[in-house]
Amino acid sequence: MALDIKICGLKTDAAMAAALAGGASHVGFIFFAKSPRYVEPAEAGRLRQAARGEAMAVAVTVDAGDAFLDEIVAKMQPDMLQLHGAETPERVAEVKTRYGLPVVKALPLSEAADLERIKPFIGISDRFLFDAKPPKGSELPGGNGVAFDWRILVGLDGGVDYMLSGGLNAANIGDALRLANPPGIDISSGVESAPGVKDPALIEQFFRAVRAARNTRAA
Ligand SMILES: O=C(O)c1ccccc1N[C@@H]1O[C@H](COP(=O)(O)O)[C@@H](O)[C@H]1O
Repeated sequence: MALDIKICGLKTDAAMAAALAGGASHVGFIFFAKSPRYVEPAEAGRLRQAARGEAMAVAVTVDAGDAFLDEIVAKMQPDMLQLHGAETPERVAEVKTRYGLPVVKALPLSEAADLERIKPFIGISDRFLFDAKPPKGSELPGGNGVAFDWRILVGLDGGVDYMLSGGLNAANIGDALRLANPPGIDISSGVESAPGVKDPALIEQFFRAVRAARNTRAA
């Protein structure tokens, strides 16, 4: 089974080059002002050019209004929108219709009961992104480098398309793939040397760890 891999929170040409060299299927840009990964829409539009024809460029927003989404879509020209706030199913549907782009709804999970939160979005969100709940005191809804218990995904309906995220890194990705067998994975702070500072060497190391884990499983 193919595995989608998203490197999120890109801000530099070097990080973009490392993501594409590793074989990223998706590259993400953060449009949340409080994040150390925030990038201006026009700069994301410049950076994403390198990904054209190679990887889907994803705009990550948090409860963004139409005016900001209009600006992002015009200046960055994303292939996909990730809604990482408290957007309702109605808002997700509205955003999909307004821009005609596929939408990924991010949902925070910590226990099996949280999987119920998926249901209202079925048939509306094109894909899901499952992340850990933010730690107390964090101002960020994502990008906290915190993992959840991946075992809760074992019983998930196979028809639910999702990316696993939250606290992934080269050291734990093997376990995550083995336990949850997700269709896609999404990483941000696990390939950084400091908050918001992507390290091309860590990105390369992450792809190596993914390949090693997949080769082990196939053997
Ligand atoms: O990364 C951020 O700063 C961010 C801000 C606001 C919303 C989402 C954000 N990031 C998303 O969270 C996942 C998981 O991050 P991590 O690997 O645990 O650091 C990241 O890939 C983004 O999709």
